[in-house]
Amino acid sequence: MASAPRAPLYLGLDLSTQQLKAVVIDGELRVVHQSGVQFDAELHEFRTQGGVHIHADRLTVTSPVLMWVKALDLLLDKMKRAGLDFSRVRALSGSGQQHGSVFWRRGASETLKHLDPDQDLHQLLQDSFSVSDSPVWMDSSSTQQCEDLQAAAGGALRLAEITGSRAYERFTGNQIAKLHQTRAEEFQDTERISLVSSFAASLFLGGYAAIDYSDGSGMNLLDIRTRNWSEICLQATAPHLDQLLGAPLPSTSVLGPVSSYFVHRYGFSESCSVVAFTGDNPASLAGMRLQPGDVAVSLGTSDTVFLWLQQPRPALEGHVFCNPVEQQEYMALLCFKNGSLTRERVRNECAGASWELFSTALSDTPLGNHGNIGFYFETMEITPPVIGVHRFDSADCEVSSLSPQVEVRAVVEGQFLSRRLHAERLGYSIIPGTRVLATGGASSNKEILQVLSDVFNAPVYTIDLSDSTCLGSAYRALHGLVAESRASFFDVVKKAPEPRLVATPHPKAKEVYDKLLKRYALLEERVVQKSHS
Ligand SMILES: Nc1ncnc2c1ncn2[C@@H]1O[C@H](COP(=O)(O)OP(=O)(O)O)[C@@H](O)[C@H]1O
Ligand SMILES: O=C(CO)[C@@H](O)[C@H](O)COP(=O)(O)O
Repeated sequence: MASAPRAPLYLGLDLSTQQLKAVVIDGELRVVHQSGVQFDAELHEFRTQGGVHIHADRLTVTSPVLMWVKALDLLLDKMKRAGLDFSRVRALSGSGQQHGSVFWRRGASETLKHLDPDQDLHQLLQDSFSVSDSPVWMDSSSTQQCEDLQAAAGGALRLAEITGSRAYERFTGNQIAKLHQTRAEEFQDTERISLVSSFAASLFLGGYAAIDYSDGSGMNLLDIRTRNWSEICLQATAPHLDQLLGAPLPSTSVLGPVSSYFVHRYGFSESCSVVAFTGDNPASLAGMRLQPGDVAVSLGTSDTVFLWLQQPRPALEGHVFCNPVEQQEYMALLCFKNGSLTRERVRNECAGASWELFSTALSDTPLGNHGNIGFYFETMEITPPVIGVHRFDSADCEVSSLSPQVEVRAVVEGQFLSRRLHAERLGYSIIPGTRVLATGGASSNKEILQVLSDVFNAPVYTIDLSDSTCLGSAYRALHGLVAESRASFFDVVKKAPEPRLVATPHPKAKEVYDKLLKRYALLEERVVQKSHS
C-alpha cells in the first residue's frame, strides 16, 4: 500500500569510501526513494580512484573534503529533481566511513551558521577546511604515532582495555597526532575536528555536530566504558584535544533541527530533526537489525565482520565499539582492507572484467578448489597486518600463478577463510541457528554468497537492499525521535521485512572447510613470518 501523500518520511544517508547514498523510508518502513552519487564517475574533477588518493609513499590515503561536500550538493539536487518532497522528512540521520577525519578551519563555525541558500555548499565552504585532503580509513602512515600512544597508555592491551582497540594506523587519534607533529601550521589553524559521520551531520545542522559514542570508539581516544574521552589518550595525542573534538554523545541523540539553508534551498521543514550520525558499520548493524548470535559480513570497499556484544572483551586483534542502538551494549568488529577492490582486480584479470564470468568461474570450480589456497594482500592488510600476494598448491608449496578460474575461487575462498578464522579467534563459533547476514555491494552476487555459506557452514541471509548502512540510518532517524522516551530500537523497527535466506551450505562444506581452515591458519602464519623476516 502506498503511503498517504503527507505522511512523514525518514531520510538515511551514507558517506562511504566510493559514494554518497540516500534512502528514504515512510513510517511503515517501506523504502520510497533511493539515490546516490559515485565519486569517481560523477565528480571526476577530483580525480579519485575508488573515492581516494593513494599518495607516493603508498601508505598515506586521503579524500578531498570538498568532493564530499559537492557530492551532497549533487545528491540533494538529484533527489529534488526526482520529485522527493523534502517537507515531509520528519527526521534524518546518516553514517560515514569510519575513522576518517575532517579539520575545520578557524571561522568555519560562523560560515556554517550563515549559509546563503542561493549558493552551493561546496562554493560556500571552499575556505572552511584547514586540511583539504582528509585522511581516510585506508591510511596506514601513522605507525610511529601508534607506538607512542601504546607506550603512553601502558601497552597495547591496556590501550585496548580503555578504547576497545590496540593502536591502529587508521584510527583518528593517531591521524590527529601525525598532523599535529608534521603539519603544525594547519593544526594551529584548526577550530574543530570531526569524523566523516559528524562532519556530514554538521552540514545539515549548520553547526558542529557531536561525535557519537559508537563511531567515536574508532578513534583510540574514547573510553568505551565511561563513554568519555580518555584523558591519557587525549594528552598523548595533541594539545587541547577535548575542545577540538567537543563532548561525545549517545548515538541516538537528536542534535537539533536542520539548518535554515536546507529549509530554504530544498524545502525541508523547520522542525525536521537531525539525529546523530554514526559509522557505516554501526549503521549497518542497525539496518540489518542484527541480533545477539548473528554474524554480519559486509562486503563493501572494505570487508568487515561484526557481532553484537553484551560485554566488551577487548583483545589485541579486532575492535570493540559502543553499540549504536542499545546504549549499554557493544559490538565487535574485524576489518579487512583487501575486500571488493581486490575481487575487482582478479575479476578484471581473470574474468574479462565481468561479474557474470567471475560468478561462472565460482560455479564451475569445486568446493576447496583442489586444495589451492591464496592470500591476496595487495595493500597493507589490517587483519593480519601483512602485504603481498601468495598462492599455495595442495601440497602447501608456493606457486607463482593459478589458472584464471582457480584464481577466482582462490581469492573468494581465501578471503572468507580469513573472515572465519579471525571471527573464531574473536570468540565467535558457528552453532546451529547461526545466521550469517550479508550486506554491501558484493552481497548482490549469489555465487559469492554461496561460497560464504559453504566456508562458514551456515545459512546466509540478506535484506532486500544491499545497502544496509543507509537503511540503518533511516531506521535510526525514526528511532532517534522516540529514543529519549526509552522506546527500544527493535520495537520501532519491528515491522521491517525479515532477512531472506539466499544460500545454504553444501552437504560437503563442513568436511572440506574445517580441514582447509586449519591449513589456512598455518599458511597465514607462514605468510606473516615471511613478511616480517
Ligand atoms: N555483482 C557484483 N559482484 C561482486 N561485487 C560487486 C558486484 N556489484 C558491486 N560489487 C562490489 O561492490 C563494491 C561497492 O560496495 P559498496 O558497499 O557500495 O561500497 P562502499 O559503501 O564501501 O562505497 C564495488 O567496489 C564492487 O566491487
Ligand atoms: O575501517 C573500517 C572499519 O573499521 C571500514 O569498514 C570503513 O568504515 C570503510 O567502510 P566502507 O566504505 O568499506 O563501507
